[in-house]
Formats: sequence, C-alpha cells, structure tokens
Amino acid sequence: MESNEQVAGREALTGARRVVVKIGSALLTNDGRGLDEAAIGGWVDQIAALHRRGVEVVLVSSGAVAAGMVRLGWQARPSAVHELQAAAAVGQNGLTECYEGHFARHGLLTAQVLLTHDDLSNRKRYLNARSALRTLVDLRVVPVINENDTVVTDEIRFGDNDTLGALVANLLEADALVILTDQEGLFDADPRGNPEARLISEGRADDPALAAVAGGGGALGRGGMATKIRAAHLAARSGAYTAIASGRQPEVLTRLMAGERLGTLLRPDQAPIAARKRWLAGQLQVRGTLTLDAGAVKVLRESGSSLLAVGVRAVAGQFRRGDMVQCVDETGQRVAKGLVNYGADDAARILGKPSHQIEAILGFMEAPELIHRDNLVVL
Ligand SMILES: Nc1ncnc2c1ncn2[C@@H]1O[C@H](COP(=O)(O)OP(=O)(O)O)[C@@H](O)[C@H]1O
Ligand SMILES: N[C@@H](CCC(=O)OP(=O)(O)O)C(=O)O
Repeated sequence: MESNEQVAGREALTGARRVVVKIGSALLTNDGRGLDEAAIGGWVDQIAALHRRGVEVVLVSSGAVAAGMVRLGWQARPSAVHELQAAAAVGQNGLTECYEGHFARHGLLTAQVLLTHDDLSNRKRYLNARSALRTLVDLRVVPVINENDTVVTDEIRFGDNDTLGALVANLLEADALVILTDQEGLFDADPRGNPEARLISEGRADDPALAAVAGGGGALGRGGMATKIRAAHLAARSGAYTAIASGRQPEVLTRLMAGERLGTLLRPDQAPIAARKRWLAGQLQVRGTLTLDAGAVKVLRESGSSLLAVGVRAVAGQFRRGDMVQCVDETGQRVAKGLVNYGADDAARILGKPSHQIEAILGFMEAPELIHRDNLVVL
C-alpha cells in the first residue's frame, strides 16, 4: 500500500482507449430501493461523453436480482436458487430497458450480453464470446454485460460481477477496469463498521497486504472489496489498471479518465501475460491438486518449464485428461495451474517416475510431460 503522496499512474487512465466499467448492485439500486434511474442516466451521460472522445466503453452491470426483488415486492434477497433466478429474469428486463433508453438519448446502441462461467472456461466459447464482443465494440455499440443468472447454478457461477468485469477486461485487452461501488474506494478497514477507516489512494494490484484489509459485501452486493481486489489482480494479468471509486461522486468516470485522483487506483506491475495463459489463469474451477517437490517448484517458477511426473509427490481429486488442476508446494502454497495430460488414476501411477518409464507403467504415453508449459500458468 502506498501513501497519498506517491502518485502512481493516474496519468495512465488519461491515455486509456478501451475501458470496462463495472457498476455494482448496491449502487445501482440505491441500497435496494429499485433501479436508480437518475443515477444510471448520469453514468450513461459520462460514458457517452467518453465515447465521443473515442474511448471504447464496455459496461458490466449488476442489479438484475436486486431490481427483480423490488419489482416482485420482495423485501429480502431470497436464498433459494430458483427464486434468485426468477428475480434475475424479471430484473434483467428492467435493467436492459433502462440502459437502452438512456443510451438512445445519445444516439448510441446497446447490446445485452449475458455470460456464464462456462462461456469463458470453454476455450471455443471463450473465443466466440471474444469475437462477438470485439465486433460490437468495432460497431461502436455499447455492450451491457451481466452474468446469466437465470440459468447459472452455483457450480458454474462467477458469483460476483467484479470477477466477471476483470475477465471481460482480459478478454478485450482493456486498458482499465473501473469498478463503481457505494464507497469512495478501498479503505484500510471496512468503512461500514469503522468510521476512522482511511482511503487507500494508490497501490499495486498484486500487493498481498490489500487482501488483508478488504472485507465482504453489504446486503445487496455479493463480493465486497475482497472480490474487487481479486478482480484487480486478474485484470493486471492483461496489463489493465483497476480503479475503484464511488459511483455517487459527480462526473466520476470523466474525472477519473481525466487523471483526477479519485478513489483507489491499483496498477499492474508485471508484464502482461499472453492471452492463452490469461485464459488459463482466469479459470475458476480446478478438479484436482498435484503436490510438487521443491525441485519442480523451482523449475516452474524460474524456467517456465513443463511439469514432469518425476517432480510430483502426490495427486488428489478426481480429474480427467484435459481438466484444470492446481499445483501446490509441499506446504500447500499454490504455485501454478494448468491442463493435465493424464487422468487422476494414471497420474497417481506415474508420479515420481521419469517420463521414459511412462509407457512401460501405463502401457501408453499421451505425452512426456504431465502438464505442458503452454498449458501451464505460474501464479
Ligand atoms: N476495506 C474496505 N474498503 C471499502 N469497502 C469495504 C472494505 N471492506 C469491505 N467493504 C465493503 O464492500 C462494500 C462494497 O461491495 P459490495 O457490497 O459487493 O458492492 P457492489 O455491489 O458495488 O459490488 C462496501 O459497502 C463496504 O461495506
Ligand atoms: N449478476 C448479479 C450481480 C451479482 C452481484 O451482485 O455482483 P456485485 O455487484 O459485484 O456485488 C445481478 O445482476 O443481480
């Protein structure tokens, strides 16, 4: 974390050409009082102004469940999945209508894009989603993205739109992810319970100290600051800056994009990683765990090598060839994840063995490595 005196990259936002703006539930629904039409109109005006200056803006908007609850007259967020799905279906309608109407005032078209985790985890569907979104952006249409809450189950959900926003920023190689929420930014403690909490103006997206101060969300939002910090970390993988700011600040988007020091700016420190590796890194579901010995950890981290069975100590989980597994060191710390070339049973039989023995042990050899370096991302 850094003090306010250290300016770090505010000017980077002034040069941003493609920006993902994520608007959270708490803000959109004015803490549960239904869609805040006036506020939405204000954000749309700012997005349209940016658009006129040539900035491409993609919107990730929450609020379907919260808006649906209000339309249905429900006081509390239901816990049953089918009720959440119903509320989302009702609310998403209102959300789309509202954005469409406001953008139309500026002569801009919108496109509703509802995604599930599967759409981004299956490589083919990921590439499809990417080309559809790129086409919309090229057509100067404003995509309005949300999770497809009506069909998702817990197994396949992003859960919070901060993560979805970051994955969209990766997908489109956006320069910045702007997360608008109901607080001024990230504080050194949750300001809801700590009136003394201080705003963190700038920091590094992968500073581990940030996770320690970020708490959970309010009654309407899902992720709180914890998911916003994780989102910044994910967005940084494609080189995007993340700004977290209050959507209630007048002209927040245009001021942020003019380099004004509002909210919290988290900068990417590492060189952007290649698109395929980012896709791997964005995968949320892992089917198993490989425990690596110290030598394997070292070569993965330092030389970007493939993972060989000889460096694996233990296998856990029921995974099949091609599934995503995580690699941990002997203390359980996550080291990498990747797509495995052998299913769990075969992997268990070859662990600790040199590659030239694989054929003799299994009767076949899919590949000499357990995870090829092209399918592996070090975390
Ligand atoms: N360190 C922190 N700084 C700021 N807000 C925090 C922090 N930790 C937890 N929060 C909570 O996160 C909430 C915002 O997240 P959330 O409710 O998920 O909203 P959204 O719908 O905008 O994503 C804030 O209202 C706040 O109570
Ligand atoms: N997809 C959900 C949004 C999930 C959610 O609330 O996310 P967030 O705004 O990040 O706390 C909806 O539209 O209701």
